[in-house]
Amino acid sequence: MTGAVFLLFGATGDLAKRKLFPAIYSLYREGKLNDRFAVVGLARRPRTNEQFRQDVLDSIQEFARYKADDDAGWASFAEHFSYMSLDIHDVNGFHQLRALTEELDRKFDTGGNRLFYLALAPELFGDVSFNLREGGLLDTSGYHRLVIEKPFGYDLPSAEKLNTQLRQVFEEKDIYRIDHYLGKEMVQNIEFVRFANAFFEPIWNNKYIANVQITLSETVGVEERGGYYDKSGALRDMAQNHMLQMLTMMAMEPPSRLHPEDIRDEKVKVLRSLRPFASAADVRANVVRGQYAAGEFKGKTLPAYRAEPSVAPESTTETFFAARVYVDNFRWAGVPFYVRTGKRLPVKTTEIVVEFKNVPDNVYLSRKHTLEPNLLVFRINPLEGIYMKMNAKQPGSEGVLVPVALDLCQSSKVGINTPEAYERLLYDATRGDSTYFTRWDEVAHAWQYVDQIAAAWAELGAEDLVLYPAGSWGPQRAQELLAENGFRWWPVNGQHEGEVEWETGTKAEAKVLR
Ligand SMILES: NC(=O)C1=CN([C@@H]2O[C@H](COP(=O)(O)OP(=O)(O)OC[C@H]3O[C@@H](n4cnc5c(N)ncnc54)[C@H](OP(=O)(O)O)[C@@H]3O)[C@@H](O)[C@H]2O)C=CC1
Ligand SMILES: O=C1O[C@H](COP(=O)(O)O)[C@@H](O)[C@H](O)[C@H]1O
Repeated sequence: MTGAVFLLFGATGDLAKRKLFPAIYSLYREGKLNDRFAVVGLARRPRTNEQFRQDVLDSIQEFARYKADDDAGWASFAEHFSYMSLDIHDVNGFHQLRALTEELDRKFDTGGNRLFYLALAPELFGDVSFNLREGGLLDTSGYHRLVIEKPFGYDLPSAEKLNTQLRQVFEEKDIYRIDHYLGKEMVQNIEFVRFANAFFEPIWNNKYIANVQITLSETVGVEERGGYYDKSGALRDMAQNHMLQMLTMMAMEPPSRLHPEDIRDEKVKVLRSLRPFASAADVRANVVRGQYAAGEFKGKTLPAYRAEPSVAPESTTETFFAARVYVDNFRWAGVPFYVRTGKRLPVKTTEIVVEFKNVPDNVYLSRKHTLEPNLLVFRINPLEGIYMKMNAKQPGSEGVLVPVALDLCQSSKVGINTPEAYERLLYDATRGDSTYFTRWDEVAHAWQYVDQIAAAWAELGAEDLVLYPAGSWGPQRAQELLAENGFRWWPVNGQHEGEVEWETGTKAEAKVLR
């Protein structure tokens, strides 16, 4: 890695504490960050360097994969961290920041490279960018990269406005828009599994695939983020970004080169092929929105969304979103992609299920048996791995056909050393690899799609908003979306039952699960 000074705006905030400090430490421990780096923590509240280093240590001990258990090792890492109190509206402060950065540049030989990480409310992104330029922070010969957090706007017009502000200071190639799902191991693995296996690519189309199901379910409610979430809702918080990104990874054409721009070009083509909604009635027929009411889960009473802190008592914000989405291109014509996400659902999981079409039903086996469809499942979170469900003869029996599972559970192999999404993304940003960051046209097309739904909801009022008990799988209508096409949601989070599991390992053996 070439050296760099990381200027971390929002260094006293939640994201820095839970994700960014641990990620920097893991990269350091794994040798992906050499000694040519410095981190400047920036926020308004006063902290001395010592207090800041203690904050970093506390965060690492609580959240990082590696613990700081060696005093000498810790001291040499901590020496790279400084803190400066700065209000992003104070341009004079940026002049002081320039002086501090130049000093660190010399001390740690970082070659004038600067990575500006904005762990701040998005309303501040534009002002920070202008002040970085005014303060002379961009007047070096090294690279100047801007890493920004979601949400990137509230709708297409606000995203365009924000983008225009950023582009007055930074070139598109230097803007790294984070979608932390793109940093997840198994999301990155989608293209490897698809494009490196001869037996998948030929059948990855509407001739063989019946439907694709993407689930991002959470057990948590809105916690202390009610103020933000009530203005956002599941559509803007999860669907516009994480969900559509995963859909593009599943649906994109193989890029001609493994170059970031080629991959992102292919993803944009998918977003451009999403079938638009014809009317509010069309949205109503294909989209489900729900909000959690009070409920009980595992013996615990859970409050209604409207009773959560900072949420309006009459709020109509959706905490559940499901949709039937079509990608109108040659490969995917007629194949529904079902997506769902929600808070206060029964399990925390992210999974993508590909359901294949059955063999013709007039052949011997399917006439004699009820065939379960083949499934390919990408387990993204919390289990990581690939799961395949197929049909085979039950060992030893007399011609009994049973569904069997091939479970390649990566989390049990890699264990706690799976690099966190933020580690990968931060590492990529230092290397100048933007593959797993979202380019502006991806963001714009995603907003365009989502804005149609938001507009229809505004037109419909709250008439299609369904309350669901906290701890349930959301509105019944989300089941009907699939039933209308003769499908059902497959169980997620390793809850496939009644199958024979073929364990992987040196000796493959079959066992009946129940
Ligand atoms: N937390 C998370 O898990 C996730 C967060 N994000 C995004 O990351 C960003 C940060 O989130 P999060 O850390 O949770 O937010 P917090 O509210 O916890 O932190 C905000 C930070 O901004 C600083 N800040 C606020 N105003 C100013 C100002 N005028 N000048 C300088 N610093 C300022 C605060 O410090 P001080 O008050 O001392 O100035 C604080 O360090 C947001 O865009 C959020 O949407 C995205 C995904 C997940
Ligand atoms: O971006 C967000 O993601 C989290 C879920 O992330 P995960 O990695 O834990 O699956 C979600 O809770 C939050 O509302 C949203 O802003």
